[in-house]
Amino acid sequence: MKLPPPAITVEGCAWLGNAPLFGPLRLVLQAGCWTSLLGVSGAGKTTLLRVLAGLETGARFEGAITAGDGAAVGPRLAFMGQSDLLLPWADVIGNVTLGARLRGKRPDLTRARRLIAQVGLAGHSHLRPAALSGGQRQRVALARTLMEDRAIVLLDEPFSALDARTRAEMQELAGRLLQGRTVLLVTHDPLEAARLSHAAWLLHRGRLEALDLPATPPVRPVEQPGTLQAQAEMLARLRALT
Ligand SMILES: Nc1ncnc2c1ncn2[C@@H]1O[C@H](COP(=O)(O)OP(=O)(O)OP(=O)(O)O)[C@@H](O)[C@H]1O
Repeated sequence: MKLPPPAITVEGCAWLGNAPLFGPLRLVLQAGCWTSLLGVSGAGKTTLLRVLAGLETGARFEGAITAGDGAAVGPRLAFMGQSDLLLPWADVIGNVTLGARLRGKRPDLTRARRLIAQVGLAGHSHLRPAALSGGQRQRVALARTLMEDRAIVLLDEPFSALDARTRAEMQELAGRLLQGRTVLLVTHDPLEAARLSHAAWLLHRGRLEALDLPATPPVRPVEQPGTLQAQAEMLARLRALT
């Protein structure tokens, strides 16, 4: 039986050589909720996300990552990194179904085709990554992440290469398809955090500061006054950082 998406807690400190990067801090991802992490470039957001994913970073981490239900985190986790990590010799459908094939399972091609269509690449299934634009490649990586159907999903700037219209559409698609999962979203875009998050944090000088969000549930419409106000407040907080 599949366990419901758990709360995840990451607690500890990270150093780059002898210099502290972040911590001591405690980040709790509430079960079944989207948590966004913002902060200036170099603040340590990607490092924190990769620590959570159990991946290699340039930093030394001392601390613990725990799931609220006590079960292992790693096998329940899907990760979409800043670079798309597509296999250059595989076509779009081959990349989207990579996870199943690596596990020696027969991929669900119907579901893969549906996801490829949902990210707007229906006519591109048999193209290789080199024939795609940066934004198209990012949508393939998103489809591959959604294909994994995991309880815990870590997204590192997943929509950064997309034009404004496609970005809004992909936010809505990911928000819908990952509803009820435990998601960590690293983003530079206050509007994205305002639309998608149940909780949002600013990582600054190694500490986490809470950011305000509307009381309405995500995905919030772009044009909703509460969304725009949260966006403006987050931008002001980012601009006021010293
Ligand atoms: N592999 C690495 N080896 C050494 N230092 C690294 C490595 N990766 C990142 N760093 C350093 O760690 C610090 C935090 O980097 P990180 O990528 O976590 O920041 P970030 O907040 O995600 O930045 P950005 O918003 O630009 O992606 C930076 O000073 C960076 O230079």
